[in-house]
Amino acid sequence: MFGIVPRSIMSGQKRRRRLFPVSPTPSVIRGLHYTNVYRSRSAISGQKAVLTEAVKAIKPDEVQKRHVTGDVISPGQVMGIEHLRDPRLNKGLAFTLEERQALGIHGLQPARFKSQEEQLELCRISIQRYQEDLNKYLYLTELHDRNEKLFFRLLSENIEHLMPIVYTPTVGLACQKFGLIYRRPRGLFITINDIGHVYDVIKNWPEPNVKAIVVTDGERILGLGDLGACGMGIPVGKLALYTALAGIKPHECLPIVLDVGTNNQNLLEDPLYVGLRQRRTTGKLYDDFVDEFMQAVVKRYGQNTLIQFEDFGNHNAFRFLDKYREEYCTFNDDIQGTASVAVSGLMASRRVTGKKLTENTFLFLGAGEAAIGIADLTVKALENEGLTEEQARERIWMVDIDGLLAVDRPEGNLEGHKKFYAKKHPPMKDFKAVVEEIKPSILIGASAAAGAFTPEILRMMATFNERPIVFALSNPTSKAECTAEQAYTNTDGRVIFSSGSPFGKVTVGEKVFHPGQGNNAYIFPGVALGVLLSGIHHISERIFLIASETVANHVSDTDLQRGSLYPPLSSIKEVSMQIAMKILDHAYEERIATVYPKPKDMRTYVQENLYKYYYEPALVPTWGWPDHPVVKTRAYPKSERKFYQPKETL
Ligand SMILES: O=C([O-])CC(=O)C(=O)O
Ligand SMILES: [Mg+2]
Repeated sequence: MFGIVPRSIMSGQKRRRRLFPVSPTPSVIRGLHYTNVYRSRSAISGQKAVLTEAVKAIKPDEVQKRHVTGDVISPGQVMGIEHLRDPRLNKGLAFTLEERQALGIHGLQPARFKSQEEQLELCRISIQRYQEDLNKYLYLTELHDRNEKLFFRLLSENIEHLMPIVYTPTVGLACQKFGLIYRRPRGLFITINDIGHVYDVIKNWPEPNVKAIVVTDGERILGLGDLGACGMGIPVGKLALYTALAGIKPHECLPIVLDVGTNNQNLLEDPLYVGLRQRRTTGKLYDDFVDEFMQAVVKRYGQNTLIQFEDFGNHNAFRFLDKYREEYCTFNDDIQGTASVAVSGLMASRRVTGKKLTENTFLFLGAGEAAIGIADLTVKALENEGLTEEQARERIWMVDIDGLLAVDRPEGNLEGHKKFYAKKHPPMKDFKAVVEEIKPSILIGASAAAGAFTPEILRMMATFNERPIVFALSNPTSKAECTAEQAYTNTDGRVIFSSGSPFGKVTVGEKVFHPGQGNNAYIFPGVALGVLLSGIHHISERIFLIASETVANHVSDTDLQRGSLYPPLSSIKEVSMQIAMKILDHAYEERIATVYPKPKDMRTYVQENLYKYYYEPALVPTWGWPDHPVVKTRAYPKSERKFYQPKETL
């Protein structure tokens, strides 16, 4: 069926606009089977005849092979200006003269040739020119849309500087301003009106080889609450880290918003809001919709597709995790990823305090996804140190919006896992009073209650403990329970602190502290990589404990001395690799891997499968190209063709 696209259909599509901003290349290939996508491309490129020719000439095996291995396929079928407009193929001024000539883009760009390194330098200069983080975010989004390899290389080589832009905290602001800054689609918006047709909507996604999905319904975006469809920024940001931190190929990643409405009155009244303008659908219809979504994903992309749930409302997050964890390849990042990174911090803290985890009293502010997730995984870690489950739970106290989780509190509200932590203790409302009463050694905030760890509470922590441990995990920065500075200054610099969003260094007296970021970004990319490469079907708690241990083992004495319980962000790529390798070992040991034969050398196996963000030579057609005869200009002088090596880093 190669090349057989009826002319009548194609010409009828001339008025069609471009449908997708992302790489058309696979669409073209899929277009052989899905003619609508093919038609839309050919219509805009105005090269339909040429495309038909080209498609005839490409050997199907070669195309399929290159696509399946995840490399950009550019066997020349995307020619001329379209080649520059395709973010996967575009190399900007890095196209060589020969490539420019053969691809029919000669003359469409200025004469200079640039190496990717030179382009990176330009990106850095450009970013530095922006004062506001949101503008930096927009610049990076535009780069992502324009030149994928350059975007990912820039991001992964400048994690410390750029992660706070494409991810927490700036991504939170981007979500809040989503209606204003929305330019081009990235990801799928599936609405409750699509019920009954979810599979068809997913089929519209132009990539045939999706392996990982991050999905949100936008009900609890970071600590910012219900942002409805504006929550799309979160799956996009998380998946950018899949690639930048764990080398998962971008075309294998799919961000999805399930738009079931929003209960955020401001958004409902905001003329700029881009989602469904209705209140959230709940109950059976909502559940049926999510069920249909899960089934449609498997039908379209197979049962090994990893589905990461992100920023759902509390109640739904737990329900869906319980409901789907044995049926699908899924995890909830806010429950399990956050738990894993927090427990990793707790494991590392043992080297500072000299105490076992069992010697601590834990107090949580918040009893939502993150807090319960951390508590549950902490119980597992305490069991590993010899306690029974019951003894472990006894050491964990929790305070939610109604006060201390106490068996007899009048409000009740002890559903789900909360009941495991409810104590036989007189009900108490006031958080400070609880701190005074319990005298915790470890205080963990996952409440989105900004400033709840008051200076007074922090000072109390410093009186009960030589080295108090305080985690202010709520995101973004504006929701943190206390700032790093407040934590250090109110404890004479004795606190062991970490936060979900990044804080800069803090100076107290002579000492400078560099607090670590206890963010699930240390966990989910590596877990996803390990799961995808081993083909594990179900993701157990053990996987997250393995991730915790791996991150904790990566913390050096220097990190601890600098005040951080986490390895530097600059080493997070190596950490992700390590997590993936540990998961692979575990998967083969436990016989839960489904990728066989077992790779001989795990590191080589992982490395061979990583996304390559260096440019590769464009493949150019060898069969001739009637509309684009190679423009044979005079050879450029050598001096013009030389690449310059930049020195600066961001
Ligand atoms: O996105 C982040 O930075 C961490 C996270 O999952 C959340 O806060 O919901
Ligand atoms: Mg989240």
